Amino acid sequence: MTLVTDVRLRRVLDSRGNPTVEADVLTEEGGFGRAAAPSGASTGEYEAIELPAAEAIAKAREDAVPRLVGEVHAGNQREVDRALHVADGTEDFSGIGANSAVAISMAAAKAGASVTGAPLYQHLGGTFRGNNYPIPLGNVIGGGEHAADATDIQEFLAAPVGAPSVSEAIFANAAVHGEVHDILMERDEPAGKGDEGAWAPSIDDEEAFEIMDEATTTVADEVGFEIRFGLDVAAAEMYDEAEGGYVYSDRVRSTEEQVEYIADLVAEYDLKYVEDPLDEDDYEGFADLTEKVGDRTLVCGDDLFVTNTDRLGEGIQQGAANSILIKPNQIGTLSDAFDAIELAVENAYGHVVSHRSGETEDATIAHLAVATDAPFIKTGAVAGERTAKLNELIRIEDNAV
Ligand SMILES: C=C(OP(=O)(O)O)C(=O)O
Ligand SMILES: [Mg+2]
Repeated sequence: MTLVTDVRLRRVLDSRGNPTVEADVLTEEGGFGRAAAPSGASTGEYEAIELPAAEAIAKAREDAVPRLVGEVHAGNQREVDRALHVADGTEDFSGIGANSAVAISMAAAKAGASVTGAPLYQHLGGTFRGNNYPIPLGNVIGGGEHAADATDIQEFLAAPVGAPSVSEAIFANAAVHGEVHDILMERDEPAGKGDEGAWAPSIDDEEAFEIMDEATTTVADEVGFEIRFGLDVAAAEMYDEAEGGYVYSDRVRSTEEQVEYIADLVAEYDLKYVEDPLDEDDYEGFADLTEKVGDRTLVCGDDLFVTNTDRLGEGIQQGAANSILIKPNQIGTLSDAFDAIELAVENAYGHVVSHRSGETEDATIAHLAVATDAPFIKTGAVAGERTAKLNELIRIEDNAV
């Protein structure tokens, strides 16, 4: 146990060029941890509240820092996170901002680890962690809220399920990203990149499926292991009740049609993973789809569950989805994220640890994934703020952290 002696907060840049909160936690025995909050663009309605960075910092300095310094121990994550909740005093972290909370929570974990000398994933997960690695889901074509004038579906994700190691999986995803570029060039479809480093061409979803199929098959043949692909539909962003359902560029799909459409895509492309295929309020639609395809693919709730145990509990009761996306900033602390993971694991739901579209060099989620034996991590394929996490996974595998 190491007493917190100082908490420093500052504004730093995220990958979109927006200000975000960075926290330093210092402790007795020279402990030190630094972490920064990520930020979403296609945020779920039920997420904890992110305040403007300057406001979050001011509120946390006033209300949280006095409850932490000289009061809590960085090695005791639940004590730290309880103090953050008490300081905040709301249900959704709108008091001090989930961005201040998550930065402090993660920085405290790193400070606690630094005193013991254990790598963060062991500090969080125990000494027996570090033998299993998540399969990285690599965003290689993207649109939705992450890029203008691109696909309706937000993310097309390479899934190197047959990779013998996490580093080979990571390099395979980068190769798929490169192959997609080559195919786009052949098709005379110039493309910039979206917020997460995925290609964002002006093509329709149908063409993106063709390209993903070709790119993953080509790279799988080259590397000699199976590479499938999956989607983050981010359907809550498409759903418009007044329009009668899910608004695509070329048509509107009713809920029944959306379930059929996604089930057909799973069958046609043997999709490994489908995130947020339905609106964030539609547990029933999620349950219908899970009933249809849940034995073949991961149906994952992101905006549906927002890393929240109450919402996950409801999903478990209704059979909605069979996996949960874990984004610590959606719920505000590492303890809350762990609670969601534990509830998922107890109920045979998979968990997928995830970045946000706005990111920093912070690599905490790589450790969180290894610490909790996550079967998957979603953290992009290229771009510095994405490779920060991917390269950290390579280092963890190489015993170099
Ligand atoms: C990473 C995602 O995007 P954002 O951070 O914009 O919510 C997502 O929707 O899964
Ligand atoms: Mg999502």
